[in-house]
Amino acid sequence: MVITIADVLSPVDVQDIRSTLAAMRFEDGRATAGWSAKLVKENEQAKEGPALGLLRERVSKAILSNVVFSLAARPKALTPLLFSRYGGGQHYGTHVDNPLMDGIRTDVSFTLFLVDPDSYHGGELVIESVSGEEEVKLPAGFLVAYPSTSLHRVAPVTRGERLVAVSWAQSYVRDSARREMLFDLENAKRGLFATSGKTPEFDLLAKTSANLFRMWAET
Ligand SMILES: O=C(O)CCC(=O)C(=O)O
Ligand SMILES: [Fe+2]
Repeated sequence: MVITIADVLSPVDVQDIRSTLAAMRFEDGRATAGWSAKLVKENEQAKEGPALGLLRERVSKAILSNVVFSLAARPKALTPLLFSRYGGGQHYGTHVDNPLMDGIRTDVSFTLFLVDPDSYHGGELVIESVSGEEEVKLPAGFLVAYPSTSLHRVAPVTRGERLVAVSWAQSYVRDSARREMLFDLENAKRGLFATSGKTPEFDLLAKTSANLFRMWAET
């Protein structure tokens, strides 16, 4: 499942995070890529340091407190966020993400957009699947999450600058089809509650939703 989540960051937060990043130093992004992804990765990433640590904490907190993200990804842990920028034709060619990062299994990949789509040309995140390619380019503060099992790429940025935060979640539920079923059940349960309240049917859905999560959760 590829899911887009609106307003993970408010416009004020986005603005503030952009100003913080503008004062930080960036380095060649190849430092954090596996050997074959290195061959196609062309971007810059904010350099390690105290400012990066604080920014990571702030943005991770906003992501983890988002209800839709937590229901779609069922995150157990996040890898340290990367803040990446692409300009002047930079891109990231087709690759699959490393299965483990900092000892965290990567089940869900996600990108949080930090600048508005009309401020740069190109820079779509293209996610490949058997049914074709999906191009994603979202407003600032929006996030896209997709299974880390997918091949994907970032199209060349031919004008302006693309600025994003990127990270990975280890999920309590490693299989993306199972995560999708849990997400649908949870949404059905909440929808039923909104229209009819806590009926016996709601209770049955709540029971099945909780018990499937219990059955599949790896703690
Ligand atoms: O910038 C993005 O949207 C994704 C980048 C990416 O694929 C990666 O860092 O592995
Ligand atoms: Fe990637």
